[in-house]
Amino acid sequence: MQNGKFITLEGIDGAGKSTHLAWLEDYLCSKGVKVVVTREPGGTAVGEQLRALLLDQRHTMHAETEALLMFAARREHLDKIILPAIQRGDWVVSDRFSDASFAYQGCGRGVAWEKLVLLEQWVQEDFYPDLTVYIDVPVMLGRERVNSVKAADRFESETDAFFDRVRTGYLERVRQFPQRMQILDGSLPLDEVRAALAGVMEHFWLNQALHEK
Ligand SMILES: Nc1ncnc2c1ncn2[C@@H]1O[C@H](COP(=O)(O)OP(=O)(O)OP(=O)(O)O)[C@@H](O)[C@H]1O
Ligand SMILES: Cc1cn([C@H]2C[C@H](O)[C@@H](COP(=O)(O)O)O2)c(=O)[nH]c1=O
Repeated sequence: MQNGKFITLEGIDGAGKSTHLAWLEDYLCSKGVKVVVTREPGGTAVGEQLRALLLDQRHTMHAETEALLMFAARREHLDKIILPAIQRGDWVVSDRFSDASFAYQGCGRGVAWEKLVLLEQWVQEDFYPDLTVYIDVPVMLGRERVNSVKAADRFESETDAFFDRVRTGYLERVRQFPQRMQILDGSLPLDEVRAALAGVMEHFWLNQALHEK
């Protein structure tokens, strides 16, 4: 059996990840692959508990505690959901993965990049997404969209300066991983972002087919 694939969506809060993830699931199902949709932090019983803790406005924690909890949730996610699904030949689509830790905990909170690299190696070894779609939006637009949908959580209540740093962190990851990471302009109208995502997916799909021949 062919191994499955791992695709992640990234972006600051309100970039449009959840919206495009739903489309992506339909797209992959139409190609005949079995899709597992998941999210970080979360995706497992333990991970969802950690998510509740991490997003709860009432908690304050050291930035490194936050980073460690994100990677703890990820370890569980890999073990219980992501790796078993890929081994079955399913495709896993996750709303966020480790690029978020570099953007939010690294650039946003100031956790040393080298410490995050060590955590990433420890938890993931050589495992990375096959494709990451980073949806880029200006900070103000992301905030407006989040505010129109729900009450802000612990991250969404952060300052514009925090989100500017997070965005810079994502762009640094794109610079480091240009093959794996594709940028979409999430400030465009929804149908235009979707068309761009469809283009990225068709290209990825054809490439996979060529490699598997
Ligand atoms: N390109 C777009 N144009 C207009 N509205 C959009 C666009 N993309 C997303 N939205 C809207 O913005 C809101 C937030 O989108 P969505 O929940 O998908 O973002 P998200 O990145 O998943 O946010 P979060 O990280 O906070 O969960 C939704 O109401 C969605 O319909
Ligand atoms: C995986 C991951 C996530 N975060 C932050 C980013 C978001 O504000 C929340 C998750 O909520 P959403 O539903 O995706 O908006 O968690 C983080 O700071 N570090 C991480 O590694």
